[in-house]
Amino acid sequence: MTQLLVSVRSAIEAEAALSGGADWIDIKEPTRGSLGAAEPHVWREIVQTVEQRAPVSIALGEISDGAGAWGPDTFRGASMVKYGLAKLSDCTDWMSIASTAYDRVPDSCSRVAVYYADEERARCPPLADVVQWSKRISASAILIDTFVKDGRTLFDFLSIDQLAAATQQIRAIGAIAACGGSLTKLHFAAAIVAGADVLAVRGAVCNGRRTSAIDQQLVRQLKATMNSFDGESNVSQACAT
Ligand SMILES: O=C[C@H](O)COP(=O)(O)O
Repeated sequence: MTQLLVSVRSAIEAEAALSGGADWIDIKEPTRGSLGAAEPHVWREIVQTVEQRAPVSIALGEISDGAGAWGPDTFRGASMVKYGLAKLSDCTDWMSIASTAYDRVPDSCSRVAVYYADEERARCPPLADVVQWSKRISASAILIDTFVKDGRTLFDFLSIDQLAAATQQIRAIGAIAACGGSLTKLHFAAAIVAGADVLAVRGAVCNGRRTSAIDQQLVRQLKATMNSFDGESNVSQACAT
């Protein structure tokens, strides 16, 4: 069954996302980019609010921007962490650099590797290389997202078939395939049929822009849409319309 991940920037938003039915809480500061890192005190507040009702992932920003001043304790209560690989495509040694960045995170947090579908804009490594490298860091999931949040969606960069091939590559190494990138309920059927295990959203559940507050009702509606596509026949029907 596909799961819904909601990216939040505060404890209040985390509560709204959980009340709306989010399966995963992802901590991210949307004004700082696609994988913008929030402040560690925000991580702590959110982890305390979630109280293990859902797994919590933390976005750590782009590896190319350098690491924050995080101690091992900072990550307490987080299940997963993810770094972005933007601006590393020209760097021949990017796999070692990226692995070293993840080494600074305690082993208690599993690793999420991230591939940006708007690869040229992100100047990130290609998917096949990201999948290959993700084995080196024992990533439990690979997120396919967009780097530039300018209204273009994941499907402006990948067709359903390309996304299906990508999720297949990810699943072939035993990792979870998570998909984001300005997805709305209009994209859910396509993403599910393409094999996404997790759908990651923020903009679609905000009242207005991506930096506005999360609306519990919008989360609830999105979750209901996702559940309605749970049966395979519903998905095929939705894709045909
Ligand atoms: O982790 C996924 C992103 O937070 C998705 O955000 P977005 O729906 O605004 O593109």
